[in-house]
Amino acid sequence: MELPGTAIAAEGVERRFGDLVAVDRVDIAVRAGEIYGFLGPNGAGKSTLTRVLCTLLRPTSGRATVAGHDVATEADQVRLRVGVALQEAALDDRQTGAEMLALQGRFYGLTRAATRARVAELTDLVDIGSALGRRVGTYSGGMKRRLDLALALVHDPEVLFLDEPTTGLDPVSRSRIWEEVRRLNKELGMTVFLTTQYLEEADELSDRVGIINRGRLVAEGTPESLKRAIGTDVVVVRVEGPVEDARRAVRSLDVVRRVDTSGGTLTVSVSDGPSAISPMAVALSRVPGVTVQELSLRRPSLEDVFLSATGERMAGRRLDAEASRGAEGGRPDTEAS
Ligand SMILES: Nc1ncnc2c1ncn2[C@@H]1O[C@H](COP(=O)(O)OP(=O)(O)OP(=O)(O)O)[C@@H](O)[C@H]1O
Repeated sequence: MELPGTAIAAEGVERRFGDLVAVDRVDIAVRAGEIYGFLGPNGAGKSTLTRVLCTLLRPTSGRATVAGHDVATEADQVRLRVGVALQEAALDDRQTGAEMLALQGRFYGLTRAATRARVAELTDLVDIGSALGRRVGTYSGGMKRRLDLALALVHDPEVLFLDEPTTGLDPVSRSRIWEEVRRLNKELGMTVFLTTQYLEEADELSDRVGIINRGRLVAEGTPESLKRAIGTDVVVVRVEGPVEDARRAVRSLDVVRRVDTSGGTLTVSVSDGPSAISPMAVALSRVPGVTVQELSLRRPSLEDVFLSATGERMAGRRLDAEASRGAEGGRPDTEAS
């Protein structure tokens, strides 16, 4: 049951599309004032759960309350209290940012004066100031996201839903959005429910993370506690040859807590990395046909948490990889602002 101070409570929420179970009996409780990162690969069910919580989709079964109201039976009450910035922002390229904000204010029943005052506040909160008088069609990808964020905030919501707010943005625009989200949370105490495919984003922003895979919540906790549960250190070994034999050899060592394999890569959880490396190298050198291509030590990441919870990798959604490839979509902010 919902506890006082709970901003979002999902109990056994399921959403099907025909035979496909997009969200499979998910339980989540988000405290007021918390940033909850909802992390998962493509098609895991993040957007679907977000839409259920924002009243845009009805759950097939289960129950959810947001800001104290039931999403199915009190949808109007929920809508007044939530701000929503979805992946496909419904922005009109022919209007100016200021016009869109004014329209949104009227939509929520604010007077002209109240809307003006609110827009002035928002331009402090969300960095869109100088672009407001220009048509949205001239905005960069990052500016559009920030305008969409401002639109979601016009009615001063208690809970903000952000669905993949930085997907496709360049690193500079991404870190600006991160700053905005932190500021909204810290200065206004706003609860934020944020979906992301980026491990670093979830790690960076969230007080707690829920990891979803194929509709099911597979892990939940603070980023630190999730990583700690994996082991103190992670040794990544890339091998050529019979991977299963390599895995067995590594697994037999006392220092090793867990081994996950993906292709020719072994991800090995150990309690003490530096002292595990040389026994591991020796053990692998004795396995016929196995050659070690690379052996490195690192701290556990949410990727390791995902791998350990699902047996699969998150399939390459890493910001550093995207940055080096050049992020797709949206012109750099500097061109437009
Ligand atoms: N309206 C719909 N009709 C049928 N299937 C749908 C619909 N919306 C989503 N799905 C399916 O439900 C599953 C979950 O999709 P969802 O969009 O929630 O995933 P996601 O985690 O948000 O993925 P992404 O990161 O790609 O946005 C997918 O298999 C998707 O194809």
